[in-house]
Amino acid sequence: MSKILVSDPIDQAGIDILSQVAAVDVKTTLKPEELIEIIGEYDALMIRSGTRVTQEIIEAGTQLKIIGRAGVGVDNVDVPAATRKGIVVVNSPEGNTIAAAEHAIAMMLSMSRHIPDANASVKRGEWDRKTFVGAEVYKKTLGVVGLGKIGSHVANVAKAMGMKLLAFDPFISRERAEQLGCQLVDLDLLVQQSDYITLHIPKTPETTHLINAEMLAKMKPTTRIINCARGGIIDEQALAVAIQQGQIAGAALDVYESEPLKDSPLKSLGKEIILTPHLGASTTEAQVNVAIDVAEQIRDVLLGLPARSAVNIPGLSPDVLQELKPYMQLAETLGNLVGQLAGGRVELFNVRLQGELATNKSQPLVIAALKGLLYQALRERVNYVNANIEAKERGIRVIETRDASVRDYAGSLHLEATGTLGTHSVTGALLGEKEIHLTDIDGFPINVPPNKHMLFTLHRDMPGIIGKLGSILGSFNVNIASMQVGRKIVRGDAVMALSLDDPLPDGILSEITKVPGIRDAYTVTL
Ligand SMILES: NC(=O)c1ccc[n+]([C@@H]2O[C@H](COP(=O)([O-])OP(=O)(O)OC[C@H]3O[C@@H](n4cnc5c(N)ncnc54)[C@H](O)[C@@H]3O)[C@@H](O)[C@H]2O)c1
Ligand SMILES: O=C(O)CC[C@@H](O)C(=O)O
Repeated sequence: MSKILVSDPIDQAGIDILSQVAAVDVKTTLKPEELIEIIGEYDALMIRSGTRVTQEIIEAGTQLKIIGRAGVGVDNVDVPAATRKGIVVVNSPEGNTIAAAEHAIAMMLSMSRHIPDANASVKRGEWDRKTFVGAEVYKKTLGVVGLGKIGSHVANVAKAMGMKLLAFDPFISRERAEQLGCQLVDLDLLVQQSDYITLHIPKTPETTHLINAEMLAKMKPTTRIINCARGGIIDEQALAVAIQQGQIAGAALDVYESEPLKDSPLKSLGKEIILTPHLGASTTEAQVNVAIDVAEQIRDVLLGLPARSAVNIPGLSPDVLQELKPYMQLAETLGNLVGQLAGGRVELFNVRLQGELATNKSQPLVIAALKGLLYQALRERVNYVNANIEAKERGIRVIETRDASVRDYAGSLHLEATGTLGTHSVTGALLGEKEIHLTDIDGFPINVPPNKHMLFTLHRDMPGIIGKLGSILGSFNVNIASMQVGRKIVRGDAVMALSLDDPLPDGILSEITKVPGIRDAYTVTL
């Protein structure tokens, strides 16, 4: 019989489902070294946010087939390490949407009416009605940053409370925002005009400290901000200063740069700030939802069936998966890359399956490419099952074509993304059995493997460009691992693809585009 380890507190409804197919051990106080010692006995591991599933744990899990995260975020799982070992990682992208949205609304109202401090004062035996005069949300402007699942529900509820809605989400269409009663604006306008700002975005390099001192300075002194998304999207030090100095009226936070929240200037602020201990998903209903959702997937995978919300491996039959797996990785990498080159919101996505991939059997590659494209916006919330629906909701038109006559490689994929900032394309193929190579960028032939940090330039092919670019990168202490130029004619337009050992620091792109002959430069992180 299979064995499942549950290493964080999970609702009994989930344990009951797991017990249908396996012997279940619930051990919620294991230290990392204890987990490493016993994980080798188990076929599945079910966790919440408390267990950090590191590469070491994954490597010790010699029998592991699946890791189930009862919740959305898989930031506590080393997903690439699991993927390398063929371990399916599943989550529950929607099980706690309502809980998190309702927590944000509760925070907004509690903060406006000083409910936590008023409650504490009555319990201390006081009857102070002057200190706790609040503000109404009716007819006030709510700025929703991130109009995904949680942001959309918050918008719906706020609309019913008579609030005016602004939204900032570079990956959402104007039509979708309007359907939700929101006016889509840029972030600057949103922070300047909103009375309340609520964050519902993933934490990514782009969103880390999105709300910093500069943004806080643009807000009205009456503005209140809510973060029930991820810690670190707001710069906590800058927020504490902004509240102390009366630059903004208050904040309500559920998530922190480091959890549990220890020494922090936020704790010494008064009734302007409300702090909860990452309770967004902590409702009975949400815990039942995520436990059932993830336990059913673990049960199914142990029975040899596909998982519906796998974040790393699609729900395909083992033989099809075996055949397509290297190409799935190719499709996802190319989708991610072309999405970053296109930047902003994509409206049209063309996927061309070429050579021996030009068959119906390769259809999952279209989904994999779409999953890669949506990764910048949705991170771990996009999977092989919801990629199509998410694309539809975002107004992305997906066109799939097949061309068996392309024979440069056995099979290749050509992706083209047209967005608000222009059109970009990328082609890739496998060398040998599974080594991914980029073979074309924006119509220029190249041949480079993708790298974690990359820089692409569109430039005029002329002497001196490579030297100047190298000196700029050197002056920012960025090491070049490899470099290749793709051109169609000598001294015509060309593309340069550089693989870098280090991420590109802020400000470097504007230096690069100042070099005479360089028309555009793009950074990509894969
Ligand atoms: N506090 C909690 O307990 C709790 C519970 C559930 C989810 N969450 C968090 O809430 C957040 C939202 O979750 P969701 O399920 O609504 O996700 P979602 O993927 O449905 O929506 C996220 C939205 O953010 C947008 N986005 C991405 N990058 C952006 C950027 N740079 N600027 C503006 N918008 C951007 C995306 O286009 C998308 O519409 C996530 O960070 C999630 O981890 C917290
Ligand atoms: O309570 C939890 O498990 C974390 C909830 C939330 O942040 C998630 O990512 O689903």
